[in-house]
Amino acid sequence: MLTQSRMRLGQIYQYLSKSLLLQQPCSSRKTTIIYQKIGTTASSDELSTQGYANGIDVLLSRRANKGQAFSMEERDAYRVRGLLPATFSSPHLQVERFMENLRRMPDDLSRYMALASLQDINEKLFYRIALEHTQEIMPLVYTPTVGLACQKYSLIFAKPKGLFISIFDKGSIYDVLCNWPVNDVRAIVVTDGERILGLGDLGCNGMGISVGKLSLYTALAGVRPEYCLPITLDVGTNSEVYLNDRYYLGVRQKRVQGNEYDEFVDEFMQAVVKRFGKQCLIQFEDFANHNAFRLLAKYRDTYCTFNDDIQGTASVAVAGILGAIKITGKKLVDNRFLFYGAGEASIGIAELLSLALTREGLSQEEARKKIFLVDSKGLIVKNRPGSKLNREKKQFAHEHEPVTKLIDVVHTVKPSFLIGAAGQGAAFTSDVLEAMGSINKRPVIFALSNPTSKAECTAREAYEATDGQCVFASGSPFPRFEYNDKIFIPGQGNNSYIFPGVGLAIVTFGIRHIPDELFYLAAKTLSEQVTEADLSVGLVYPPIEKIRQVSRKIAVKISEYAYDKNLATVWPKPDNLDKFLFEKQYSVEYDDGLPPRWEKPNYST
Ligand SMILES: NC(=O)C1=CN([C@@H]2O[C@H](COP(=O)(O)OP(=O)(O)OC[C@H]3O[C@@H](n4cnc5c(N)ncnc54)[C@H](OP(=O)(O)O)[C@@H]3O)[C@@H](O)[C@H]2O)C=CC1
Ligand SMILES: CC(=O)C(=O)O
Ligand SMILES: [Mg+2]
Repeated sequence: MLTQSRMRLGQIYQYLSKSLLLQQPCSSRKTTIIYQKIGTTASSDELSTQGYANGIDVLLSRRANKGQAFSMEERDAYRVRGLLPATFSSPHLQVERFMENLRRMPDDLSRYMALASLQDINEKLFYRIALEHTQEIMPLVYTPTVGLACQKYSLIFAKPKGLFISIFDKGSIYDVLCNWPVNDVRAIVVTDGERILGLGDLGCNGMGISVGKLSLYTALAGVRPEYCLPITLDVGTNSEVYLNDRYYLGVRQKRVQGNEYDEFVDEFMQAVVKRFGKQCLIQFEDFANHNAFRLLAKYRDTYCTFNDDIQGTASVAVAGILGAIKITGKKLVDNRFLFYGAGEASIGIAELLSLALTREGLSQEEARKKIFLVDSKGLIVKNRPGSKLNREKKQFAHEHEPVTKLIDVVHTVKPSFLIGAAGQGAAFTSDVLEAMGSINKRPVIFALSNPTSKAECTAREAYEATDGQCVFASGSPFPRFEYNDKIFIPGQGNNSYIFPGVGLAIVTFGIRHIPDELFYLAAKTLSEQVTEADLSVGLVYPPIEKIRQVSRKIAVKISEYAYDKNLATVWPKPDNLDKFLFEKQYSVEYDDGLPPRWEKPNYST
């Protein structure tokens, strides 16, 4: 028994030692000095049990700390005896204790802060809680609470969880990346904070989004947290609120744009490859429209990158559409789709939906005829006076008279799907929803804008206005709803059903390039996970509790495709991809055992 536990800890010890050995200094003199410093002082938070001067370092390491779950033998081995209260707590009890405390807190921002702090203190416990209570924890670490946390970031900032690369670091971005103490980084989520959810320009406060998204990589798909690096590119902010806020933590100037911005992002992309290698995934998140499409087009063929707001959202929405038609009973090609909003999310969905329609036998032209978009100036039509359409919108411009008001567009287009992603809260007013109900026996309403305050309508509003007939999903979660003695469970149409599984496949198999087909496959795979029981309560996505298995299914599908197209770099190809992924997924079980050659310390000497 003791031998077994020693062997297990021996493995952990070797793993942790290896992660320390991996910490090679970067080439520049500046960073070498920094690394020497880290080696003697500050590395304990990130790294291993090796080299701890004393037990307190073990407790201060979020990766090694188990809190009350250290066995008495381990407390001796790591010299933490006496640094903790005497009683041992099982992980199960630790979870219960934390949840009880969390539920007593006065509001969700306090809960967000408590969870953020737990993530810094005991990472395994944080992810165990996220895994065992996903439905309760997700709205706290992700939308909607993360939106509020970003808005209040300057007040609640306690400890860095990622890298802030500011415009003042231009010319030295590689050096800044070298300050991150882990070499084997495989997934970066980067934002420049200009379009955080539907809340607009939050400047460097957008870091909360990069952190939240990567927490979901681990919680929802089991990507190892040490592979993940949240980054904010701080080029300033155009928000007067933050420019005038004395607590604001970011660069206090208007956003840098044009050539200087482009050179900065270029340098960032190149520095990531130099520091972490070509296969390091770079997920673009919450960039503003004018940069998002441009940067995706610029980098998609040369880097391992995707834009989550365009491509991840497209995938989850198409999955929802494929789920919804199982309820309405209409073939995909027999629908008309109206998008409220014509930005990253809507255009991304419209493009992937066109692909899905062509797979059902339509030509591209026929497919686009079924798709209508509304932007801030009304229905997108050819020759609309007073506005020039960009390339993305042009593909979906119809030969039609201009129509400006949404209700008139609904009456004109007569859509079976109404999909909102404009970041304009409460835009689906009761007349719009009732019109959808009178045009269709089973209308489909997706209110995808985040956070909840920006949702186009609530679940209750949609069900009530359509007499319980609509199929509903939303970007931020709504509670289950009882209407006419029937229970409805609104699905969460959020890209969080997609990017964790996609990320798991990419980091596990070293997939070096991410084509659109991959997001189509993810959409199909996700929609296939929906059961008859789910559909019977109106769910067009599998319940969130199943997300970890769902993410692995998505990852398997994607990796099959990647091996087929020679995009994977892990060879030989594993015989059983699912088993391989399962074995690579992060475990929330504490590492167990004692250091090799451990002998009980003699406290008398
Ligand atoms: N559920 C999910 O997974 C996701 C949800 N989202 C949400 O979608 C929303 C939009 O994001 P995104 O597409 O990236 O943002 P963009 O800024 O790229 O697009 C916003 C679009 O909304 C249009 N719009 C603005 N005001 C109005 C109005 N009054 N009437 C009609 N259209 C209007 C804009 O019009 P114009 O082009 O004329 O400026 C633009 O086309 C956000 O709230 C975001 O949180 C985004 C990604 C994922
Ligand atoms: C979900 C998401 O990516 C967004 O609202 O931007
Ligand atoms: Mg986003």
